[in-house]
Amino acid sequence: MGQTITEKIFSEHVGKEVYAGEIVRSPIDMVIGNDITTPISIKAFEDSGAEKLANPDGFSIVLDHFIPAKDIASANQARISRDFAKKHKLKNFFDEKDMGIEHALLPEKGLVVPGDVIIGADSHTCTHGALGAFSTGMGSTDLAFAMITGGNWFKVPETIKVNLSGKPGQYTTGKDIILEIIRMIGVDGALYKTLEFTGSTIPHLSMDDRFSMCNMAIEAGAKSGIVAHDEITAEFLADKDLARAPKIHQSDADATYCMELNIEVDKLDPVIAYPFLPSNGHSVVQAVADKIKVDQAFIGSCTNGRLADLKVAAEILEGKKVHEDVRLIVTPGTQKILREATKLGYIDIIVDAGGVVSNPTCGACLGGYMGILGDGEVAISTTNRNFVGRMGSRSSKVYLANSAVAAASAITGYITDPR
Ligand SMILES: CC(C)[C@H](C(=O)O)[C@@H](O)C(=O)O
Ligand code: SF4
Repeated sequence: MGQTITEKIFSEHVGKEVYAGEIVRSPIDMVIGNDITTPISIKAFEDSGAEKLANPDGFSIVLDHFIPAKDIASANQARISRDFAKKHKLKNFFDEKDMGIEHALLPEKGLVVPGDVIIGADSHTCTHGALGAFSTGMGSTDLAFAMITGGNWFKVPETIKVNLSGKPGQYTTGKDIILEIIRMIGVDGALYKTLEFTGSTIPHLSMDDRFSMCNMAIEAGAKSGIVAHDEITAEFLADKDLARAPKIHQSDADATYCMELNIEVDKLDPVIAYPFLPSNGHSVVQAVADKIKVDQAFIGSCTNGRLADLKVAAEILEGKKVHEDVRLIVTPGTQKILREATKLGYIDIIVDAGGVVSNPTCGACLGGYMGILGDGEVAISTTNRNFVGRMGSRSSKVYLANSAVAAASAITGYITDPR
């Protein structure tokens, strides 16, 4: 019987053929915690009486949400992870010296590899599926279980096949594709399912596009998102010192899917998700007609804080100025992205235009710090959630978009079509 990539990954991990719906106990290749969720996992780990991690090199802690510390509470919270990392001599502990948002940082470090089973105590752990891995978010105590045993239980998810056809137009990105999918099926349209992205569009999508798509699978309720390994994946991995040898799987032609979605990407305009749900998508053409004034433009997060995002922002901002009524905040996903963007001149262009560039952090994305919205303020943001109060005041509003839309809107002061 044909299998999906996800079924193949689990079959390989558990040593027998398994299919959607089966409950399996699988070993895990990488367990990921962050500054907010790891302290709870550490407490559960210690309360259990465990002394050693089952697989120390398969455990990463990334301090990213409130780093450098935004207040006393976050400073104290970070210390719990620092002390644990020191005590257990963790190799994969990422603090201020080598910082980045976990879902941008780990792929860059070669710590997540095609064919892996990955869990993280962060809902956007699904991002890593872009590398042809099974990757999903879990709770902190589930993480503790994996820290202690090296594995966890899973129900092998059914798969929704997303057929993407055609070459994307200029400024239509992975972000627009996933916003369109969520618009079509809703925020619970893929509950407990895998979204497998396939079709003639895939060879036109960079790894940065694929990470954005898989990142927001959770916003449709999906367990995971996945793109099969191809030449673009291989090229991304080529300069990395990989933690494991990649295992490359493709779905069989006769694999079983629970649903198929078809999107003609060549006809897709950039999509804007209006407040207060990622499923509230409208074409940018509609948004322009609606004359939506913005107070802040934010480019960053695990969805769109990668080099391609800073590049397109710099291209659009070059020789221009951010509108006098708008604040532009740009947060690179990792120090490496910041360094490359500096070398390529993107940071100078953004600062010359009047933008602020921050250190890598989750920061503004979750209304943490550095870019919190005040009462009634409106943001155009490249992040993944626009719930009530997500980026600050409960009366503020967040419109989700790609980085080209955010940069163009920063210049005009209204949601703008970069084309
Ligand atoms: C802090 C963390 C638990 C949370 C998540 O899981 O998604 C955060 O990253 C977010 O985006 O809201
Ligand atoms: S960047 Fe935003 S969405 Fe991503 S992990 Fe951080 S807070 Fe969550």
